[in-house]
Amino acid sequence: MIALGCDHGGFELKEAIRRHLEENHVEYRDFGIYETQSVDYPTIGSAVSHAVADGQCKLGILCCGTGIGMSIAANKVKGIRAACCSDYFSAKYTRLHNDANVLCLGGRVLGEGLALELVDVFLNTEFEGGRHQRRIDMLSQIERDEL
Ligand SMILES: O=C(CO)[C@H](O)[C@H](O)[C@H](O)COP(=O)(O)O
Repeated sequence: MIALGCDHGGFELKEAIRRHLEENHVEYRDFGIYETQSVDYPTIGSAVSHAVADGQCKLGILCCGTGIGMSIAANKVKGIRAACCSDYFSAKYTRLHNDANVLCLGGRVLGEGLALELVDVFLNTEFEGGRHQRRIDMLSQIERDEL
């Protein structure tokens, strides 16, 4: 299950991603927003991130104007490793190396075609583990104020 969410700056892109997931028979939960009214991105960023951190959803996708506000909000939630990506290589390697569990995209930055490529590679790439697991464990240590 993929958790999806956006603010008004990412609404059109979130809708394109939602349609794309549907066409590809990928299960998702849409945390909104559902129309173009202006909203504050931390509300939706928190809802999607908690759904991922709690294990209700395996991965999350958040869209705002730049993707940055959402990534800052998401990374405040314990257990979340959110990556704001604008290129294919980063979207792939943030899964391989960082085990990122939330992808943040900028609706005012990316064209739809590229954004959907980033979504596909993010959702279809597995964490490599190995030396990278040690670094993920260190990120958890930071969350516990142990590093
Ligand atoms: O948080 C952001 C910037 O990193 C998002 O892009 C927001 O969507 C943006 O700040 C919203 O701006 P607006 O002027 O209120 O539309």
